[in-house]
Amino acid sequence: MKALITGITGFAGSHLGEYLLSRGDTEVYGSYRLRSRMDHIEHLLPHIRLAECELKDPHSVNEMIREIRPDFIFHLAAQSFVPTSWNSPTDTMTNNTVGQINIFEAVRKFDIDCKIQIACSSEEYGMVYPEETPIKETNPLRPLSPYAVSKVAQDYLGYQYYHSYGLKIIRTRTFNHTGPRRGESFVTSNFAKQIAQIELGTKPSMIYVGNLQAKRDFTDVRDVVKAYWAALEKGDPGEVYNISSGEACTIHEMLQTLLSFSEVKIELKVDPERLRPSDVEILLGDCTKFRDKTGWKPVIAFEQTMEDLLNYWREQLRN
Ligand SMILES: C[C@H]1O[C@H](OP(=O)(O)OP(=O)(O)OC[C@H]2O[C@@H](n3cnc4c(=O)[nH]c(N)nc43)[C@H](O)[C@@H]2O)[C@@H](O)[C@@H](O)C1=O
Repeated sequence: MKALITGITGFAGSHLGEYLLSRGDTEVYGSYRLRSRMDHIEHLLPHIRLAECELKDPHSVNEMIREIRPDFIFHLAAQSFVPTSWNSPTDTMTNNTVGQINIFEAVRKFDIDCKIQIACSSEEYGMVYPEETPIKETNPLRPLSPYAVSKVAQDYLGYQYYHSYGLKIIRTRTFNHTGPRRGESFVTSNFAKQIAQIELGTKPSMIYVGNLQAKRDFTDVRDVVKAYWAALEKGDPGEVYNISSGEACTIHEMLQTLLSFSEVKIELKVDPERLRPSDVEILLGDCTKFRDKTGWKPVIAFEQTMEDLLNYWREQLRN
């Protein structure tokens, strides 16, 4: 079986590559863009095959799909940082939707019989009322950022290509996920890096923060990539599934958890640049539908994830 991961050089992509290799039942292919950094996948390079591909270019995507003829596609590549989407809404929209359309069209053009997982997001739910939590897949989508709108578009394109052409697309709406290798702009990694810098003495004992009242449902990335596999193995094409832990904490509580693994004393400073024009107040997911279908459930405790993330940054900064 051949599995193609778009965005294999990224956070979730690198963990998924590792997981698929550990299973031993798939040949792993990954797409990357010219100038992508390879540090997350250096250890995988001897075992995977890479295809340089600009997903926005239909010709480039056609060539890749025609040559690989994958059995499974995990479409993870995206502009995934919400604040960037406020500054570059056009780029976010184009990257996230055009790339996916090009993949779908290539699969149609070369008549590839494959299953496709697309990485949709809890951000699509956007403005959620307290009585709507934990959020089910049937909740209305009320996106609050250009990123969220781009994910709604990806989600509905998946729905539409399934119904129009029978493409075997499974949509996963993943809630926040983190762990080692998380990009440093995202809140968990950003705070963990700041703590590790303070420990090293390379930064004053001040942590810069944004909105600490927001609530998020965090799952370890190493559990999330197993869910992506389960989605293609056992999920129903055309369906959409939430992937979440079912528990939420405030960003402030998340920071306290990170700090519980450190001796440093810190002060907090709100950096106005970190506040968003509109922030999603609460994302707490109900993943009963996915659990019932696949048997998946997260096994890594939140505290473990936070400790591993902090240790990741300690190691990065030592090297
Ligand atoms: C599911 C969804 O998950 C992620 O989107 P996100 O929730 O925006 O992730 P984040 O880590 O940037 O922010 C989480 C929360 O934390 C607040 N916050 C406070 N202080 C800082 C801060 O200093 N930095 C950041 N980045 N956020 C901060 C911020 O305002 C927000 O309320 C992406 O993977 C996305 O691709 C995705 O699909």
